[in-house]
Amino acid sequence: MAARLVNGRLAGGPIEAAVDLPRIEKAVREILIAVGEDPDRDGLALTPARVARAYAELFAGLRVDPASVITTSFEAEHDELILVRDIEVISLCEHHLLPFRGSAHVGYIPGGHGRITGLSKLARLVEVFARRPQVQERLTSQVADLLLAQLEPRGVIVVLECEHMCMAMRGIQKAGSKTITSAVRGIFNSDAKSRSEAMSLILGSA
Ligand SMILES: Nc1nc2c(ncn2[C@@H]2O[C@H](COP(=O)(O)OP(=O)(O)OP(=O)(O)O)[C@@H](O)[C@H]2O)c(=O)[nH]1
Ligand SMILES: [Zn+2]
Repeated sequence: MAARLVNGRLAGGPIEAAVDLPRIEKAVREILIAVGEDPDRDGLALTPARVARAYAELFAGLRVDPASVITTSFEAEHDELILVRDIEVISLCEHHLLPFRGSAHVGYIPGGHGRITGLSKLARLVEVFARRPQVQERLTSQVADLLLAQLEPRGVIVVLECEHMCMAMRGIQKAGSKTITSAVRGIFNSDAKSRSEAMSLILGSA
């Protein structure tokens, strides 16, 4: 059975195989020493092990085959837009391993011979790709491309709006800025009217 994500944890595959826990523990201990902390003091003694378990959850998506997410699909009796808006997304940027978080909006128009899938599968797909070291652009297009390949829809549109902690907590230190990325495929590329209708629904202006 392929590994699946259940509440952020790997199921159907051994959790200890998700990441190399002892190696992360060792590395975190080294980081604590390098920043001038005492890794053996009371509050920190269990921290390397905690961080290792946290990384097992945060990167569990690396061990999941995204193609296994869409387990149910049905014959399409609907040939217009299906959109799930405001899917919570939290990922880690691959440059600083700091979180970025916000919303994903995932829509598609089923194809002539295409299939539709359960609505929750769209959110599960976002989750699998988010639980990897990411850049927002790649996360956005991975969701779009997987849906395109699996459901053969007439079009796919994915929009992410996220705030990046690496821009808020450090570096330029601009909290509150939002990065918006989109990936449009099929009819949404060729037909400006379909695209702008979907965009207005996504941005809440329709
Ligand atoms: N395109 C893109 N950039 C990202 C994402 N997450 C973080 N970044 C950016 O990645 C860049 C890495 O830039 P570098 O110059 O290599 O690293 P840095 O010196 O830490 O950069 P500063 O953040 O500007 O201090 C930064 O500009 C981040 O804002 C993302 O999802 N997509
Ligand atoms: Zn970053």
